[in-house]
Amino acid sequence: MSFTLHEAAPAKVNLALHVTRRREDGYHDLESLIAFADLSDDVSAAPAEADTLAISGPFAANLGSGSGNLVLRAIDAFRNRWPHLAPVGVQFHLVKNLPVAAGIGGGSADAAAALRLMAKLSPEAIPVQDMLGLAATLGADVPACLLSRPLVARGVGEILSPLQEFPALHLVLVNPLVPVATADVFRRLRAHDNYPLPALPEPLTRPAQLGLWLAETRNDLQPPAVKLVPVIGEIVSRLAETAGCIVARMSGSGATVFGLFGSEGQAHLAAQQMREHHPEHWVAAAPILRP
Ligand SMILES: C[C@](O)(CO)[C@H](O)COP(=O)(O)OP(=O)(O)OC[C@H]1O[C@@H](n2ccc(N)nc2=O)[C@H](O)[C@@H]1O
Ligand SMILES: Nc1ncnc2c1ncn2[C@@H]1O[C@H](COP(=O)(O)OP(=O)(O)OP(=O)(O)O)[C@@H](O)[C@H]1O
Repeated sequence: MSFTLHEAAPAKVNLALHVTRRREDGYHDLESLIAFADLSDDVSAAPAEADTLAISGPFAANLGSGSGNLVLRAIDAFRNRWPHLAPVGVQFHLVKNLPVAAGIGGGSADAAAALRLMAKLSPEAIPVQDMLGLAATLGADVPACLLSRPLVARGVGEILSPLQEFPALHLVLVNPLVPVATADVFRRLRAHDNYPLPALPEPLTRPAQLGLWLAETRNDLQPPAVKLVPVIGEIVSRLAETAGCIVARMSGSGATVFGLFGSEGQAHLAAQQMREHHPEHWVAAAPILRP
């Protein structure tokens, strides 16, 4: 009997990102409030005789389906860790809806979705902590993407504090379709020892609470990314001027910029305005996934 399992791989948004330390190994310690948008790649899996990956969707052409693809790397990692729990082969299909190298962790989300699918195909339950440990070996954002809920990430992204509550909010995402390599942005970072995130209000239930908190925070990677790709700064300014925008800021290492809104109507109107001003950019609106 053949069957296909599906997992959404939602876009990751760094609502705030402070770089607090440059480590001996060249990586940087971060503190980041991360949320996920109800906007995702789709990863599906069916048992097969061998592992294969097919890719379709709007950004399929920007990505190879060879062994470098994070979906296949995730499957390999799972097989190495739990050889007796993995099926003989799995036929994967990735629908690539999210832009690549865009600061919204599409590749990390795909890897996390592939791990969740492998766990679903396993005959035994796998403890979440073990899955998180394996996820961390695949990339800094993969553990957060495994949970795909609002959380604070520390270290390089492996220390996670999920939030129990989160206000109902909407995101507008704008990407100028200029891929940005994370390493290039970190290389241009001037200050490596910025102050940590302020404490989050508890419980965090109202949009206004989050708005006040966000005003005290930044994305430390935004200034170096703007130097690299100046249009990022223009998008932030334009989005910040749209009606109801609580904050406009770059996500991750860019180039995607997010705007945060209290209502779906405001978010859709802002997205429409951004599309009119920048028809060449990728623009999307979606609610934040809540705990
Ligand atoms: C910026 C974030 O998107 C925030 O969520 C992530 O920390 C990036 O994670 P990622 O895409 O998995 O990053 P990687 O592909 O592992 O890193 C690429 C390069 O960026 C630099 N890098 C990355 C993450 C980090 N915490 N410190 C770094 O200095 C390193 O030079 C690394 O070689
Ligand atoms: N399934 C995948 N989807 C996207 N990128 C992938 C995938 N597999 C491998 N990659 C590679 O990973 C790199 C980063 O892609 P991704 O879209 O995750 O970047 P990002 O959004 O900037 O991530 P982050 O926010 O974690 O820095 C790209 O250079 C891409 O070629």
